[in-house]
Amino acid sequence: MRGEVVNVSTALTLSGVSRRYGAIAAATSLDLTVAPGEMLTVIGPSGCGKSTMLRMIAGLERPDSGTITIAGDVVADRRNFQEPERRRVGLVFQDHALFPNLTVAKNVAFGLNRLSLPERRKRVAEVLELVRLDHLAARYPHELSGGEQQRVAVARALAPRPAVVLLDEPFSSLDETLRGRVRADIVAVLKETGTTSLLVTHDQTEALSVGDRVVVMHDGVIEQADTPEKVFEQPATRFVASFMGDADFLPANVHNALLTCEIGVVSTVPGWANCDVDVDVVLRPHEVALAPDPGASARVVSLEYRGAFVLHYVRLASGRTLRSWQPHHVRYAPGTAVTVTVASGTSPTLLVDDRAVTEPPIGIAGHALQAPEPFPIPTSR
Ligand SMILES: Nc1ncnc2c1ncn2[C@@H]1O[C@H](COP(=O)(O)OP(=O)(O)OP(=O)(O)O)[C@@H](O)[C@H]1O
Repeated sequence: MRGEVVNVSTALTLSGVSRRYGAIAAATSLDLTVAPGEMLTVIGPSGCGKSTMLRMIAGLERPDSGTITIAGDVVADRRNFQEPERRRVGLVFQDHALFPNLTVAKNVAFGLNRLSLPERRKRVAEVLELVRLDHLAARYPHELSGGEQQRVAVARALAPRPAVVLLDEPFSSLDETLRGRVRADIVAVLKETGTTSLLVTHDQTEALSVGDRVVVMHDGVIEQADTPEKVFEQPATRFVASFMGDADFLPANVHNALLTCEIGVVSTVPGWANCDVDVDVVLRPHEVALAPDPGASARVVSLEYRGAFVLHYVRLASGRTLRSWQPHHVRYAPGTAVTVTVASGTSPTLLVDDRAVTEPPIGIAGHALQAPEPFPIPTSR
């Protein structure tokens, strides 16, 4: 079914939105712009402020400062605060939160009081068809599976044609087998209807595979809001690098565009000619190659079998540890001496302090070398 897209240039905007609970800064100066039809996944450690952000968008919490705009309406700022029922926001929670004493159809009809009875019936039928539950309209929630209950919750959220749907860990109460299927069904419905949505998850794979963009939060701050590829391949901070996938960090140096660290030359860094800068290099296990070599100083210390690959922990001469993925049939026994290199084609993230840098940070760490003069300068005598 089409025609549900909200026709405004941004569906949701947060601008400098903050919220404290006493001494706890649950959300600090959040800035986020969500385009109509975009699906954002929101991820971060427990207590980082994900739910607080969702609750402020829904109107269940009031920001201390900042502005929230939904489909062109300012719903919260210094002067205004629109109540949740007046905001065009649909909510889906982990526990479905269906009314146990109402049928599926009545649960879905719940937010449609303003429609006439025939309009309400039509809309309920439409959204139930959308989530492929039209045949279960007369059932009660306890007569449904967990996945079906969650699809009802999504139908109920979509029924009033919200500008934004907020889903707070909607799949975490489902078992592993069901989870993938329900997630695929629900994501398909949200995409098909062009619904703008924010989906909170604890699952990195879910965040990367489902989101058009991924919002990574830490300590009440948005550390990065970017495409899944950028968040994984070009993390903006040390935290994002280590939270989204496995990452190890080695002290390194860029000298005249050559990145070197304890394991040798890692790569060239175009644009970093004429520099001598100390950085940390981020290395992911799939980028680290191993080759047994009795003369090498690095040693395999342990292995973890992960099914498709075997994670090798390697101690370098300095005592630092790197991790390396090896194919499932490769196992270098603990104690094996190995040469460690970086897989060709890798362009690793470089950090100065805790932030990624793409240009030489002159004046922060290290220094720019004197550039050779391109032409001899004529001297007058
Ligand atoms: N009503 C409240 N009163 C006091 N502190 C609160 C309240 N709600 C949240 N907090 C605190 O604010 C911080 C952010 O909480 P929030 O629930 O937003 O985190 P979260 O990222 O959603 O966590 P989780 O993944 O565990 O659900 C936490 O330190 C939490 O203890």
